[in-house]
This record gives sequence, C-alpha cells and structure tokens, in this order.
Amino acid sequence: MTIPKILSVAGSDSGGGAGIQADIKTSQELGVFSTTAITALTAQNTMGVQEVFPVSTEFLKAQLEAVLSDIGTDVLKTGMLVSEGHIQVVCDAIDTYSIKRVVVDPVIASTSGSDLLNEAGVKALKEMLLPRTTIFTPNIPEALRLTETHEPVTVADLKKLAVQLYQFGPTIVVLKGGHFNGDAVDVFYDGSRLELLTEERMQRTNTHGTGCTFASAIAAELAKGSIPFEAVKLAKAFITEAIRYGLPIGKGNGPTNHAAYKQSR
Ligand SMILES: Nc1ncnc2c1ncn2[C@@H]1O[C@H](COP(=O)(O)OP(=O)(O)OP(=O)(O)O)[C@@H](O)[C@H]1O
Ligand SMILES: Cc1ncc(COP(=O)(O)O)c(N)n1
Repeated sequence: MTIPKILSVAGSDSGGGAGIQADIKTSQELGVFSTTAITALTAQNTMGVQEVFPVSTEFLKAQLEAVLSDIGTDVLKTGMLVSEGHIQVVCDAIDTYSIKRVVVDPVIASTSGSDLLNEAGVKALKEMLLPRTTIFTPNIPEALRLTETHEPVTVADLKKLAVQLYQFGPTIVVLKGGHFNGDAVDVFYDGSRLELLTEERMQRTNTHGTGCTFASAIAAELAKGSIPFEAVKLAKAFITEAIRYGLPIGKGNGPTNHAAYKQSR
C-alpha cells in the first residue's frame, strides 16, 4: 500500500487555525499523511499575532533532512518562511531531493497585519522559490505586493494579474479572490488554460487560516495523484465548506472548520 504524503514547511500557529496546524488537520481530513518542518513558532490567537520566534536556518535544515532522508514526500508545501535564509534552505532541499511537486502559499503578512516574511525574503521568494514552484497560491494583497500593480476591480483585472504572476516562473498560478469585491473568484492559469473557480461570497468572521487550508488541500490532492486542476477544484470545495461552517472560537476571527467538507459528503 502506498500512503500519500505531504511535507508542510510553515510556521506554528498556537491558536490552531492557520500554519502547520491547519496543514495537518486538512491533510488528515483528506486521507494524506503529513510531516512538518517548522520555520517559526508564533504566539497567536484569534485576535492576532503576539510574538514570533523564528527557528534557526540550521534547525530548519535539520528537520528537512530528517524527514526527506527517511520518509520522503510526494509534495512539499510552504507557508510562512520568515527570511531569505530560510528560503535558501528550502530551495536547497527541493534540489537535493529532486522534489517535483511544490505548492507555495506566499505568506507575507497575517490577516491581522503582522509581517511573517521580511523584505529580503520577498525578493528571495520571487527569485529563488517561484521558479521551483508547481502551484503558486497568492491572495490579492500578496499579488499586488509582488507585481506592484493596482487593486483589481473587475474579473478581467484578476485574470491579467494571474498572467503577470505566471511570469515569475511557477508552472501554475492560482490567484485567490478572498479579498475581491463580489463573489469569491479564484483564477487558475497554467500558461495556456485560464479557468475561473467561483463561489458566492459568504459573510463570515471565522476565516482565520483560509489560505493555509486551501493550499494544503491542493497539496494533499496532488499527493493522492490528482491532476492540478482537479486538485484545485477539490480544494475550493473543501475551503468553501470550511468557511461556511467556521468555528466560533475565541474573541476575534475564529478558525475555519476543517472537518466540514468530509461531514458534508
Ligand atoms: N467570504 C468568503 N466566502 C467564500 N469563499 C471565500 C471567502 N473568503 C475567502 N474565500 C475563499 O477562500 C480561499 C482562500 O482565499 P483568501 O483570499 O481568503 O486567502 P488568504 O487571504 O491567503 O487567506 P488567509 O490569509 O485568511 O489565510 C479562496 O478560495 C477564496 O476564494
Ligand atoms: C503561522 C502562520 N501562518 C500563516 C498565517 C496566515 O494566516 P491568516 O492570514 O489567516 O492570519 C498565520 N497567521 N500564521
């Protein structure tokens, strides 16, 4: 029996809704084994990020080597990456272990406004990691930061932005429309095929960790052998149910409900 596996390289969210915790819960729900390499510990809850304690680049490398030299992985997924040095270590691991499927969620800042990747890290993300990326999943503020363009107003603007992001080198761009005005429209672009994945926008406050959950669902489905577009379609259904049944936990923005998709089947 082959067991599908993902390796999540991300930060720990003590509040349990985003980061490593979201990735583990999502892959478990989708029947995929997840290993982890933690880039930073955050003291965080539904109100925001109180403190960040980065792991040294040497210790990140030790975690990656421990996992990859023994267990291996079908897909490597990244979230919070802290700095240029951390990105270099991840790129070295991708090359050394010839990892062919890489899902990159460019966590630049938390929804509550804390920086989770420094300035040099944003440059390294563009120059080093994106050319090694299979599926790149920026949200609109991240896309604008990387391309230095204006806020998309129409769906045509969203499509243009996805095409611009493709120039950074990933095989596929999935531009997330959670921050768009109107429906929650995501754009899938692989250099020739451009598809829209559209769901009605739900008015919800418990949306902490939506990006991490969506990207890890894509990674899990790729690990199970789905082709990229099918993996993205399933991840969209997974996140839609997770947002619909978001959990009223804590005093601020609660987490999404990672169990909702499976319960709805
Ligand atoms: N209110 C909503 N209703 C329906 N779908 C939504 C809503 N908000 C986000 N989504 C969907 O959730 C997924 C994640 O998108 P989003 O743009 O929120 O990511 P993100 O900003 O990286 O998330 P976060 O930073 O909160 O972790 C996308 O598929 C998006 O369309
Ligand atoms: C460790 C970690 N990784 C990612 C996020 C982004 O999630 P959000 O934008 O929902 O705050 C986060 N807050 N913390």
